[in-house]
Amino acid sequence: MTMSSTIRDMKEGNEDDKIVVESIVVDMSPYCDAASNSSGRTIIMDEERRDCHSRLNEALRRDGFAYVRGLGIDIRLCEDALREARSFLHDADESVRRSCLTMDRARRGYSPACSENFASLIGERGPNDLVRKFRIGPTTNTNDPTSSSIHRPTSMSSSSSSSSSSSSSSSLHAPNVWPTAEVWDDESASNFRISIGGYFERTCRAADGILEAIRDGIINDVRNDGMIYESMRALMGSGRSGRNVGESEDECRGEHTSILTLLGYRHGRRHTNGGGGGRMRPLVSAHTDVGVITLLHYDGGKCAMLQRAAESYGVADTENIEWIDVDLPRPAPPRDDDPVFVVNVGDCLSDLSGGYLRSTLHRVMPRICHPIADDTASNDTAARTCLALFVGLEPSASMTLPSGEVVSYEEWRRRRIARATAVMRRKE
Ligand SMILES: O=C(O)CCC(=O)C(=O)O
Ligand SMILES: [Fe+2]
Repeated sequence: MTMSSTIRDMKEGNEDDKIVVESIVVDMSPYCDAASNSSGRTIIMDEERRDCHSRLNEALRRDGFAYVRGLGIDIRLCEDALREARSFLHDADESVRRSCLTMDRARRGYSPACSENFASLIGERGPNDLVRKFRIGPTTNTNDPTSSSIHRPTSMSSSSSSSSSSSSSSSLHAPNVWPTAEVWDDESASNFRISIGGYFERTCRAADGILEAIRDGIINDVRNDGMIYESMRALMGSGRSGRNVGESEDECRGEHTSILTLLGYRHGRRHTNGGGGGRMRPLVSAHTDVGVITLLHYDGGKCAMLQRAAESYGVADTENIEWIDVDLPRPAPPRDDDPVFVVNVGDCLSDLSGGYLRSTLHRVMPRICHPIADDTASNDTAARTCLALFVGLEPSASMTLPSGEVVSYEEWRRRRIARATAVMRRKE
C-alpha cells in the first residue's frame, strides 16, 4: 500500500482507519515530548526511543519523506499560525505584504508570486514558481521576541523590527521584518507576529528532537563505519536550537539558521491553462531542499498538492517520474489535539549521511478546484497555506563529510548553490 492510497483510504472512512494511521505516522514523543514522572524527571525507555528512531529512518530511507506526530506541539498553535498565515498571504492587501520586502527575500520577509525559481536548485530550467512566501528566521538578537533564543514571545510591539541589529556576521542571519500597525491594523499585525513567532520557536525545538532521533538511528544502523559518528556530530550540540546542555532557556543562543517560510497558493492561471487540455505546469518546480530536514504542516486547501518522487530518481529524468501525493492526515480522536507533520530529508543531511538518507525530489502541482467568488481566507477552501520549517545548522558548524573532508555549514551551502548555478550556466 502506498502512502497516498493509505491516506485516501483513511479519508474515506475506512473501518481500519486507526490501524492505518498508526502504521504510517511515526510517534516522535520519545524524542520530542517525553512524559515526566511525579518528581518531574523525564522517563524515556531506551526501547521506545529505539522503536521511534528505527521507524522514522525506515520511512525516510524508503520515501525521503515521513509523517510524524507527538512533537509536543498543540494543534491550536498550528491552527492559529495557519489562520494568521492565511490572513497575511491571502486576505491582506498586497501593500501590507509589500511592506515586508527586503534586500534578500530568499531569507527574510515577503517574496511575491513568480519571483523565485526552485527548478534552478537542481540546475533545471522552468517557469518561476507561482506562490507567495513570507520568511522569518533567528536574529541572534535577544531583544527580538522571534529570536529563537527566547522561548516565550512576550510583549509584541507592532512596529517593524527591520532595524533590529544582528550580532552575527553570517549572511544566513538577518533581521526579521514584520508588517506594522501603520500598514495593516494593530490587531492583525500583532496577532500575526505572536502566532508566527510562537510557531517558529516551538517547531525549531521539535526539530532538535527529530534530528536527535535521525542521528541515533543512523549511528545504530551504520555502526561499522567509524566516520559516520564524526559526521553525525554536526546534528547535535549547540548548533541548532542554540541551547547548550546545562543552559537554561533564558541563556540559550539563537545561532542556528533555520528559516520558517509561509507559503500561499491560490487558484490562478496555471490552473486554467492545464484545465484546457494542456499539460499542467507546477506551482513550485521539482527540487530537493537544500538544508538538513524540512518540517511541514499545511491546511487542506484544494488548489495545490505537494508531491514527491515515487523513488529516488536522478535529477536528469524529471520528465518521466512517477509522483505521489503527500496528503496530510488530519488527527482523529483520541489524538485530535496532536497534529501530524511531514518531515523530508534535505541535501545537507543527504551529504552528511553519505547517501544513507537521500533528499527526495518534490514539487507542488495545481489542482482543478472550484473557488468561490468571495474567496476570503475564512470561506475559501481552494487556497492552500503551508508552514515550512527549513532546518539549518549554525554557519560555523563543522561538518565531517563521509569522505573525511571537514567543511563549515556555511561553506557547504555556498558550494551547493554554486553547483546548481554552474549547471544552469552550462545550459545557457
Ligand atoms: O508547499 C509545500 O507543500 C512545499 C513547498 C516546498 O517544497 C518548498 O518551499 O521547498
Ligand atoms: Fe521543498
